[in-house]
Amino acid sequence: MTNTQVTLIQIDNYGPWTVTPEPRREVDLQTLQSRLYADLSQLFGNRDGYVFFSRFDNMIAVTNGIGMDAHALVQESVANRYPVTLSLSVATGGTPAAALDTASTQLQDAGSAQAKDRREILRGEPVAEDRRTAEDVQVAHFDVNDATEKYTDRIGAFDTFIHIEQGYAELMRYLREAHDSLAFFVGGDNIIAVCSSLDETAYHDAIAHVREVVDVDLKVGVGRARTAQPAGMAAKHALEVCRHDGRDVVFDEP
Ligand SMILES: Nc1nc2c(ncn2[C@@H]2O[C@H](COP(=O)(O)OP(=O)(O)OP(=O)(O)O)[C@@H](O)[C@H]2O)c(=O)[nH]1
Repeated sequence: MTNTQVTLIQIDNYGPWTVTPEPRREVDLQTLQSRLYADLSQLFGNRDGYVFFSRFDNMIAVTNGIGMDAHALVQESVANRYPVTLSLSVATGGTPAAALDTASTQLQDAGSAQAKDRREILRGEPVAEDRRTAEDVQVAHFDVNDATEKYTDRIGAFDTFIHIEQGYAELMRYLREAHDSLAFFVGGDNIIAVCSSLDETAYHDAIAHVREVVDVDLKVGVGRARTAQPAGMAAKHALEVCRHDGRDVVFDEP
C-alpha cells in the first residue's frame, strides 16, 4: 500500500492582492508565480520532495520525509523574500487523492483563501516515522509516444499543444476517478502521476482509455520509494526501458 504525504500550498489572500490598489500588471504576476514555483521546487526538492505547479496560486507537493519544522522554514523563507505569504496544509492517506482531500479540508477549516486574517497557516501531520515503508510513494512518469515525430515536427505548435493537453486532461480525470491518483502536466509531452497501488494491468487500462477517447498514445515508467525524488528517478529509468524495449508499461525493479 502507498502512504503518500501531500502538502497543499496556497498563496494567502492572493486574489485581492492581484487587484489592490488596482489590477497589477499581468507580466509581473506571471513572473512572481513562476519564480515562486521555482523556489518551492528547490526548497522541497532539496529535501527529496516534488512540487507541482497545478494552478500556481495553489500548488501541490509530495512531501514524504519532510517534517513540520522544514515546512515552517519554507514559509519563513518565502515570507522574507516575496510580497505574499503561504499557507501549508499537510496530510497523509492511503491514496494521494484522499490525502489531498484531507489537506484541503484542513485549510478550508482555517478560513477562506481570500480572508485577510488567514495568513501562514501550518496544519496537519507528516507520516509517522514508524509507519514509513520503502513503497510509500508510487510515481508514474507518462510520456506521449513519438510526440516529436507525430506532432512537434509535423503540425503547428498550437495544435500540438492541444493534442498533448487533451491527453493530459483525459489521463488526469481517469486516474482521479478510477484510482484516487493525481496527475500533473510537467512540460513537453510529460505527465507525472502520484498514484495509489496500481498494478501493471491498471496502467495498461489507463493508456488504452486515453487512446480510445482522445487518440493520444502514452507509455509509462513506474517507480516506488520512501520519498518522491527517488520514486521519480526510478520511474524515469523505467521509462527509458519502455523506450528501449518498445513496451508501454515498465515498473522499476527495486
Ligand atoms: N519534464 C520533463 N520533460 C521531458 C522529459 N523528457 C522529455 N521531456 C520533454 O518532452 C519533449 C519530447 O521528448 P521525448 O518524449 O523524449 O520525445 P518523443 O518524440 O516523444 O520520443 P519518445 O518519448 O521516445 O516516444 C522534450 O522536448 C521535452 O520538452 C522529462 O524527463 N521531464
